[in-house]
Amino acid sequence: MTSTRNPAGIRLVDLTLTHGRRPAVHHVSGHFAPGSLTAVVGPNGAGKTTLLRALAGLHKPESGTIAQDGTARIALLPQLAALDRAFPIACLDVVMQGLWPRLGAFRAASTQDRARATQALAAVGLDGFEKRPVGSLSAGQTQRLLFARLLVQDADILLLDEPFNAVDARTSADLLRLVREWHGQGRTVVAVLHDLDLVAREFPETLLIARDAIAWGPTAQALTAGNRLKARMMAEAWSDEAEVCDRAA
Ligand SMILES: Nc1ncnc2c1ncn2[C@@H]1O[C@H](COP(=O)(O)OP(=O)(O)OP(=O)(O)O)[C@@H](O)[C@H]1O
Repeated sequence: MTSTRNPAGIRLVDLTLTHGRRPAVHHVSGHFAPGSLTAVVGPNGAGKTTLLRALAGLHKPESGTIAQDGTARIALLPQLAALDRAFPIACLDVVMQGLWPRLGAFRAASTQDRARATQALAAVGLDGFEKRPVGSLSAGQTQRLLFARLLVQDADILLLDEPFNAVDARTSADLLRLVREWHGQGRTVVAVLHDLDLVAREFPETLLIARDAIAWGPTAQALTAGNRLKARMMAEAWSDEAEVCDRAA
């Protein structure tokens, strides 16, 4: 399920993202280097999910730019809660969704495509789950399923929104192994996380964000007590009424 990697990073220049006129991410600049493994951390409401969606091209910048270093395939793992588990769809069909961008609107899936999806299910520990309805899975199994959908996308840049949230320890360990493998293959991985111990152990780079970027660099330097305090104080100082500023004015 691997191919020659296309090392790809993403550069942010003075990026501001809003919901309406309310800022979610404020004048952030920096670089997710090709092949880097970066945690995005910060208080609730800090703009982490909004940033990830913008990196995936799903949220248009209010101002500033998001530029890839080259042409790269990007795949997003949304938060588990974003999946409609009441929708009657079988596991294999969820994984097949990951092939849609390459199949296009009109080409039907081939036997090979189905075999790839079946292999991806096996790779995340869900062999034999092809026909199981999504609604019958546990949270951990559902997250494994979403990782299988990511696997078939064979992306150069992987964006993971709280990939280990609400899943059991065994599932976390298995999925973490996959993240390490992706990093080892030279893919660029950006993950929103809340568990700072896990970040310190496993993620070489960290972006600490509280609407503004508080720190971005090697994890030990980004996650100092001083920076964490600053992020907390910024979050406490936010006004829900604040509108986006115009630095050019
Ligand atoms: N669809 C939306 N409409 C309006 N405001 C939104 C929307 N989505 C997010 N926001 C607001 O934008 C800000 C950033 O939200 P975001 O979900 O990006 O934060 P987060 O850091 O991912 O938070 P959490 O850690 O709680 O998941 C918050 O103030 C949030 O209320």
